[in-house]
Amino acid sequence: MTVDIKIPATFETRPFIDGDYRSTERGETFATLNPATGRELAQVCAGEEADINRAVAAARASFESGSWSRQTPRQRKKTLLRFADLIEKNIEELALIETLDCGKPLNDSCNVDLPDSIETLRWHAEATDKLHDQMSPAPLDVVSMIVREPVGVVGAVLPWNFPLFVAMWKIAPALATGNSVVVKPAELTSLSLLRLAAIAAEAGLPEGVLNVVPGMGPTAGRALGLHMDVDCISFTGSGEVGRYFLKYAAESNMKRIVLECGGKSPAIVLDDVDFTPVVEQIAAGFLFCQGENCSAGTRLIVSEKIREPLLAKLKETVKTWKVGDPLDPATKIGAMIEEPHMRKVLSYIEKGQFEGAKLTLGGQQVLKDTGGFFIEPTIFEGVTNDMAIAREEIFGPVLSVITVRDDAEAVRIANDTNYGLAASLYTNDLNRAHLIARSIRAGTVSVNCYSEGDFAVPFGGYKESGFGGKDKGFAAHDQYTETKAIWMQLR
Ligand SMILES: NC(=O)C1=CN([C@@H]2O[C@H](COP(=O)(O)OP(=O)(O)OC[C@H]3O[C@@H](n4cnc5c(N)ncnc54)[C@H](O)[C@@H]3O)[C@@H](O)[C@H]2O)C=CC1
Ligand code: BAL
Repeated sequence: MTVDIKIPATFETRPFIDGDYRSTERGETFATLNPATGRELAQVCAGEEADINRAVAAARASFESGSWSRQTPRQRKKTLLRFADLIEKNIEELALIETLDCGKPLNDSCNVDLPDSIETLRWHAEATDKLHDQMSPAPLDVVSMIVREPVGVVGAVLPWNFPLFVAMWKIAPALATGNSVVVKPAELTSLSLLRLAAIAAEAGLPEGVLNVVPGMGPTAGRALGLHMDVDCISFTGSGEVGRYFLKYAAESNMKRIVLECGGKSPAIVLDDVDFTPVVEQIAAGFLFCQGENCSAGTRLIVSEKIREPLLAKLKETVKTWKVGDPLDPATKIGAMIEEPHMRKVLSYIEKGQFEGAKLTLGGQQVLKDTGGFFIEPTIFEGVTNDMAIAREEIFGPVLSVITVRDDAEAVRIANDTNYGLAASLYTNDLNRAHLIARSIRAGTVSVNCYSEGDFAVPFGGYKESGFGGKDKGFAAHDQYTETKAIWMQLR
């Protein structure tokens, strides 16, 4: 798909609360920049505690009114399918906003983020009238039902790397199961979600059911986390902030917390593979979305028998990944989200060299004259798994290559991490594939591809990558529903 690029002159930046855009209580704003130029795109309204309170009150009122929560699943399905159709109708505008605010290639916004968001919404909409409640085995004079009910008011606190896409992982199942939602977008990328809220209203979502409040983490995000009338928070972002949400829950109403907190995912290459398809997948694994991807395959764990020829081929492939203007259809690597984040990635590149790893490709900021925040694809060889570049989430286009002697060492190193979000495994041997896939402690293991699976499979991590539940698939419905046992004695 290609887009007719018409940059919007203005963006709606006020919170969307109770069915319309509203001014914030204090009227403060903050700038959101285009990462590809470093220039301001808009001043966004800074929602704070008072605005979060209004949004939660609207969500609660809509939930209690039953305007959405008590609709039949089939009615909800129809509205959500209309919502998906309207997103599709506005796909070019939304993709362009996403790219301008995030710095990601327009090709990705158009062909990955937006279509996947739409399909995720359609999948959950379609699922909602096909899920049955259960009867449990019970004595003959008892009817024992297990029914699902929405949890109530859901807060979604979001990252900046896939603003719409990850939002939809949370919004779609939460709405499909009858909840009302308050979204707090990442402060770096509020624009697409603010536009989405109006599209939801146009689709017929009742007032107060979907609210979007832009703002800073320590103010708006914290207020949502500590709110006594929020029943569940679904968060994607850093482990550091994920831990705050566990504290907020403990300090308030013990709300349900679901966390997806990134990773340091291995890509294991055994000694029996065909190089050409494999290097393409490895490159995509660490370069897609500029490496600003929680499931990026950033540790290449490769058999010493094939390391040299595989790396030669990988470097050839990586060099074809054009870094540049995200609006250029040829670009595959756009801008890093903001200057501080780019500096953080560059500091890891320095640290890798200081720790003794060998920088064999890239390593530099590029395209400085654009004013944007671009880093070229970077490969380190001679990495050991105790180095910071092998242990910490860099969130940039940086690959650490670790050499191993056999399968057992590959598995040991793959699992020697605090994270456990994803892993990829490349081999032509089905036995080794099965055995190793089962040995890896990660929420998703892709074999002979780099993949997170589609919207139908659960996504979330082991260890510090995840807590409390999974996004996507039916597993996501568990996040946003309570199960109630109704034990009915017959007379
Ligand atoms: N798992 C993932 O997909 C993501 C991981 N990250 C990781 O986190 C690092 C830092 O990125 P950040 O944008 O700073 O992520 P972050 O974890 O600070 O932000 C995520 C969300 O949490 C909110 N937040 C921040 N501080 C908060 C607080 N004290 N209370 C409540 N909410 C708060 C933010 O406003 C944002 O909406 C990245 O370099 C990357 O390593 C970042 C984004 C996504
Ligand atoms: N990999 C998509 C989800 C995320 O990065 O948070």
